[in-house]
Amino acid sequence: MTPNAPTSFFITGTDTEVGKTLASGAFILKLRETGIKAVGFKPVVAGTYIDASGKERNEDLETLRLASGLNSDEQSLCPFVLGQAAAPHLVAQKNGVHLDATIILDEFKALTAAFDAVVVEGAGGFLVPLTEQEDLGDVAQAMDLPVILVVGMRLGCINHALLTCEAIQSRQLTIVGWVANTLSNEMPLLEENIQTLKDRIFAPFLGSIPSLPAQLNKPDNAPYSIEALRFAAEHIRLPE
Ligand SMILES: Nc1ncnc2c1ncn2[C@@H]1O[C@H](COP(=O)(O)OP(=O)(O)OP(=O)(O)O)[C@@H](O)[C@H]1O
Ligand SMILES: C[C@H](N)[C@H](N)CCCCCC(=O)O
Ligand SMILES: [Mg+2]
Repeated sequence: MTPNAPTSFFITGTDTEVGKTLASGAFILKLRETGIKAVGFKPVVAGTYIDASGKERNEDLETLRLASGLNSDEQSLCPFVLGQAAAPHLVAQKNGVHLDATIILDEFKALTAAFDAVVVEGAGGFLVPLTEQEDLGDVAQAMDLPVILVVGMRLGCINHALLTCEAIQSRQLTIVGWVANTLSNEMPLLEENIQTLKDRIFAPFLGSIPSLPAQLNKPDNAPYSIEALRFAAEHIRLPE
């Protein structure tokens, strides 16, 4: 890593289910490999499961916890844990929860004080709403973090990636890199799609994560394994 390389990031994606958690976990591992005490954070999660000990868990938070080297319940990595896997502002509304950006920012700041680097994973795409007034783009802007875009390589991703870049830039944030994530079904013309994105995204390409080998695939509602995160980490580099 170069001396002034950024170490905290906001990881956004072209959509929900594009591999932000896989990439976030992998970036945390890479930071920790260089001796940086890095931790993951999510402003909000929607969708929980009950683990073997009967506790309510969220797979993204368990993945970020694993990547960060934290034991269960050691540290809160998210101020708002909602049960239903749906648009967070709607689930929150239904449950009478106010997704207060101030609370998100306070918890994020507390982590920045306790760790060397914080890797923030967004929820869904860049402009997912929090309340009637605010969205995750506002949170990214308030955190003032360099942004990494994860492109889920499927048909339609070129347009989604370019729209997302415009939205990030219109919030005066810097895109420090982007990752191509191959997803479980490799799309036709994968390399040509990646080249098209390289030609049009004016930010460094940080690597391409292949489809996970069958033995590293995970069921829905389960965290990634450390082996899956290591596999992804081998295919990407940290921004310089
Ligand atoms: N490289 C890959 N190979 C195979 N499957 C993948 C790959 N990347 C992601 N997936 C699968 O796609 C699904 C979505 O991935 P992931 O949960 O990382 O997305 P996300 O962008 O973090 O979603 P969310 O918006 O819910 O946070 C998961 O079931 C995961 O197993
Ligand atoms: C529940 C899911 N896994 C994500 N965490 C939230 C995705 C919200 C998408 C909202 C939208 O853009 O329509
Ligand atoms: Mg995720």
